[in-house]
Amino acid sequence: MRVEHQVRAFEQVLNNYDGVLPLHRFLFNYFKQNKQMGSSDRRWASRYLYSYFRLGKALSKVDKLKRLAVADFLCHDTTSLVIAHYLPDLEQSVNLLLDDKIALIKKVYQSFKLEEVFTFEAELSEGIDKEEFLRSFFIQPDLFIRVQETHIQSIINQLKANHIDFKEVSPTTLALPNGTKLEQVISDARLYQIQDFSSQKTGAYFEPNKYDYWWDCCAASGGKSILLHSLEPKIELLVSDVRENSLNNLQERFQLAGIKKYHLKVIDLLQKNDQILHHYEFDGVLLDAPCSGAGTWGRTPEMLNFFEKYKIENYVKLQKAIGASVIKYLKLGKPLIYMTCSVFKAENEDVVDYLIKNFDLTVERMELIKGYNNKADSMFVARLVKNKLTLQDQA
Ligand SMILES: C[S@@+](CC[C@H](N)C(=O)[O-])C[C@H]1O[C@@H](n2cnc3c(N)ncnc32)[C@H](O)[C@@H]1O
Repeated sequence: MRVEHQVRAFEQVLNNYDGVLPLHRFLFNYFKQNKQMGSSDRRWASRYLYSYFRLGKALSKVDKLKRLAVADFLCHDTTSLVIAHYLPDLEQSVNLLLDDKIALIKKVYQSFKLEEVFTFEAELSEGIDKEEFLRSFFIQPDLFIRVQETHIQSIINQLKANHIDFKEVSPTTLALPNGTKLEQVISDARLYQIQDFSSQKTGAYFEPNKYDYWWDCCAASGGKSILLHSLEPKIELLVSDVRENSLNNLQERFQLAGIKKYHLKVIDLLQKNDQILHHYEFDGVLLDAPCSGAGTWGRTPEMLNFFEKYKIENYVKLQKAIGASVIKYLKLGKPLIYMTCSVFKAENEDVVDYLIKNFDLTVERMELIKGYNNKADSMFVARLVKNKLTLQDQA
């Protein structure tokens, strides 16, 4: 195949992409409508598009195809026609370590700045190693599965039998190469849950008790509820979301996970919901808030190019309003678990600060769970407890 052919396909797809749909959904639709692209064309166009977006705003004044070659060189340890054509002197170095490759690129392009890959550095939550975080954009995150300890050996045996690479990253978590087709390898879909490693770690903040009644108020397809249930199967659950179709997906996943004791409602937390919820009092609320998703941009690098800073403030307004509307349904002394998959302080620590200043809540603990050293997403989690009445309050 000639480089011109690959480049034409890349440019065609790039010119048609406006950032509205996530890139993987756009590519799926695009390839369906452009059946003349064979499997090799599709594979190369996907690789180039993802590489290209991983460069973020770095080298923005350089010619598009030269940028593509730099990006593809940094993202992969195998060469490509684009690397061979536009960076011939570096082709032999494609399998060096990332730091060495960055140093080589800096020699060719003195204007290359890692800080320009992700241009929102000033917005980051505390404790993030900026250099490590920026470098992580050139590395594709892994696919993680959560498995009960009793089933892990059987899963490992099936992976080995199918020659699938995997890593045991905790007694209940396996990391696999992204794109692994698990449904073709593991015979029983009930034995595992696909869930990012950092997302799994938020479970350490839930601490449910037997016979508790919890509310997952932004449940989507139920990832956090299923995690909660795995920690304490003897709980009752209310699951709700503003999007009805995401709850359909949840019902299927609950069935596979064997979760039967739950109630499901479509609730918009920006509306008054007293009519629906007036008699509810929960032992815990999971608030996995709508957010920028900046902790997951390693999986959606197109966001490095299409996200705009003003959008953070829109999410913050939503997060504060949703937080404010759920607290009254929490029992005294019980936790609100506030979570985001954002790395922005405004959506994390600042929202927690707002909630404790305006409502009777105390922060028990909070953490930015850093995924960049584990080829995982980054998440924020805080356990906020509704204060009990003091004797003075009661008098
Ligand atoms: C980060 S996702 C939740 C992910 C889910 N908890 C999981 O573990 O898979 C945030 C969810 O908040 C929901 N949401 C956004 N605005 C809302 C609103 N006004 N009321 C209720 N839910 C809302 C979205 O539909 C989305 O499903």
